Amino acid sequence: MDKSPYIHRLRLHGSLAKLTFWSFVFLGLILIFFFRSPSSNSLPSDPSRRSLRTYNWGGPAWEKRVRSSAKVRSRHGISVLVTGAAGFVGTHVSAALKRRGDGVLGLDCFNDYYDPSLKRARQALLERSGVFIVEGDINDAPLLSKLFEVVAFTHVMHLAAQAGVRYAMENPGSYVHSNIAGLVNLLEVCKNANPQPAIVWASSSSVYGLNTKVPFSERDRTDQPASLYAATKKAGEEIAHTYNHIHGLSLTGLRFFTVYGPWGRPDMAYFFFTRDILKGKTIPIFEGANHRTVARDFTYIDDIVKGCLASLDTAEKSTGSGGKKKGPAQLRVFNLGNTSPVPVTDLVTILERLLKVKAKRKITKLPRNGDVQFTHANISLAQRELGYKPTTDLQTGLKKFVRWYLSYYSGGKKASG
Ligand SMILES: O=C(O)[C@H]1O[C@H](OP(=O)(O)OP(=O)(O)OC[C@H]2O[C@@H](n3ccc(=O)[nH]c3=O)[C@H](O)[C@@H]2O)[C@H](O)[C@@H](O)[C@@H]1O
Repeated sequence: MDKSPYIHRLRLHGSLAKLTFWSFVFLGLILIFFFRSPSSNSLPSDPSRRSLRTYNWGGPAWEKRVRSSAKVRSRHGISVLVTGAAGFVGTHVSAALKRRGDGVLGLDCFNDYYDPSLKRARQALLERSGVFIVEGDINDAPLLSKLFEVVAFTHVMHLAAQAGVRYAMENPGSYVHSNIAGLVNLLEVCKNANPQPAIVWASSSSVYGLNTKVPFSERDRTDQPASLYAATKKAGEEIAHTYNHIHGLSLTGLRFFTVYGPWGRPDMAYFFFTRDILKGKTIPIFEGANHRTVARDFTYIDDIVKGCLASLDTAEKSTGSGGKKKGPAQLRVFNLGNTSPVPVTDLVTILERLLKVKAKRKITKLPRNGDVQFTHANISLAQRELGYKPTTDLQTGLKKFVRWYLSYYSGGKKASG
């Protein structure tokens, strides 16, 4: 902080009153700087890092909210940092953890990949159940370190990511930023934390890429991704292996299969099909070469939440301390799917029935923009190790989604796009 302005004034006027005034201003600025942004001193000089600091965090009141949100309220509860807490899966997982008495602190950057007002509505929902979402980027090392300084998280549920398969054609950098750089930054902070947390994180069914053997098993090859999104998730799995091997971090990757449900993502087909059918807009339905069906193993959010909680509950402790590995640590990957793929045309038929509106369908050749023709999960490993057993079929799940959609958007909110 430059002192020269008031020294200059002192010389000019020699006024004791002015000196006192400016001294107070100066002291006040120091206090604000110190309490509102405790990490500022440790900021690296790298300008790209600085550009992350557009969020307001820090200070005693902020720390109090962080502690209170992360406070464990049940006997055998865990304290979890949930990244991407204002996201679709993040919101549901955070709420479920809080309901059973675990400590939950959210972290989210509220970017505008899709309508941020939906993220704000999810945030409001979580706030009502006592979950505080810190606004910040997973690439912000000082912020993450501060969170671990304030709370000794036992677990991290890492769901913050750049999602969506097709958007990678438009903005490849955002996938590298969140899914690779952000993941590494988070793992670095977890590695240095004492005690180290166990980490459960979102991989994707898209890592199976162009595989033709079905159903997809965790033992199958994952070296032919069809999109940059898939490639960054696959990279995440290899990065997880490294941190487990070198630093003893306990890591569980979950390969989610096309998750859908209330509070879902507007960039996903079931969501924008609903919006466009209601608007009377034509919807493009993809088909493979030679009119082959495009299908997905659509998985309902409540089943996914159960899989996430079971993964947290069965995660073993990380073994490192002081950044050093002290013994072998757990490294797992699970498919979380529904095991019954449904053609996209059937998805549309179900939506038509639920919405009581006939869709304007346009059958379109599957564009070469990252989509794969089908997905189908073998879930026997998750069944054995996590007790994972999906119970919601697409018809039932979409009914719940449509009910939510109609009530959410009839409340004065509009589906954008
Ligand atoms: O399972 C996963 O790992 C992935 O699931 C979804 O990706 P995707 O299955 O492609 O989901 P949607 O984008 O909702 O597409 C669903 C189906 O609708 C089809 N579709 C999509 C868009 C469109 O205009 N028309 C159309 O027929 C797609 O080809 C696909 O078969 C998510 O968007 C990813 O973030 C996630 O990682």
